[in-house]
Amino acid sequence: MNFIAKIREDKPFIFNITNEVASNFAANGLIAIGASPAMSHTPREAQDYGAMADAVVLNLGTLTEDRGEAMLKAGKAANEKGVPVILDPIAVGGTVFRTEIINDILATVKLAAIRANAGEIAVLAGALEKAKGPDSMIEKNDPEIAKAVAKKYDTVVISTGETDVITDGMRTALCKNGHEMLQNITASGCLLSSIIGPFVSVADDKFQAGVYAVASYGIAAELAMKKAMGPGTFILALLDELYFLTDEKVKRYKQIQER
Ligand SMILES: Nc1ncnc2c1ncn2[C@@H]1O[C@H](COP(=O)(O)OP(=O)(O)OP(=O)(O)O)[C@@H](O)[C@H]1O
Ligand SMILES: Cc1ncsc1CCO
Ligand SMILES: [Mg+2]
Repeated sequence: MNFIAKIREDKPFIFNITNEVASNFAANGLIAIGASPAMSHTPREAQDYGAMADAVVLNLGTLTEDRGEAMLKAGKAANEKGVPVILDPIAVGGTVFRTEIINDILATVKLAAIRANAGEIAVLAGALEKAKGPDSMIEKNDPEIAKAVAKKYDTVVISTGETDVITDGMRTALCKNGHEMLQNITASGCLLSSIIGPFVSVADDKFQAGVYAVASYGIAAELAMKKAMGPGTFILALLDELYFLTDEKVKRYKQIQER
């Protein structure tokens, strides 16, 4: 399927409850890929937005009582309307508050996908005790751990690192696209989580949508680094390359290994 063309045609409405670090970057990235973003974190409109969106992204960075409440409301409203929900469980295990909210979401909201770094996925699997902050605490991105989380929550898991793992528990793909400069800017994972929104909104097969989203994002980063000089120019170039991305480029440059 030509996901990029389909996103640009449909212009899916992506509702994000995300953190204040990522908010502007994620909104710009969503526009660049062809989606229509809204960011809000008040519980009073979470239900309305959750019900009307084409996809909902719940990101646990800069968590507050309000954001936590809004995420549960938006997630439940989205579930009632069949709107796909993506979770980015930033720093799960790191503090009691965020771990409790994440567990509430996992227990009450059906997720289309979980996108997190390999350390956070290991915490969800029970294989690692805690993530300290937003940065990954482990080097190895183990597909078996991601598969266990996918089965546990009956969802697609996208576990990022040098090689990304995408799995629905049955099918697994490894993606080698991307660039290490993504580690030198903040919220590169948050932007990916938001960008998964439009991909899962236009396809029934959430696994294939996840694979395509991850490859697309990694390719945009690779192309951006052909022009950027460092982290500052990379941020701008990444937005440019998301804007100029095509299905032809994704098919030409993708480094996906399905197994
Ligand atoms: N060592 C690496 N080399 C190349 N790309 C990487 C590397 N580590 C992560 N990435 C890429 O960086 C992006 C963000 O993944 P990462 O695992 O850093 O998420 P994250 O820790 O949640 O990010 P953040 O919390 O800063 O938003 C992904 O596209 C991933 O493929
Ligand atoms: C730095 C930071 N702190 C809370 S959220 C966030 C963005 C990357 O996860
Ligand atoms: Mg993260």
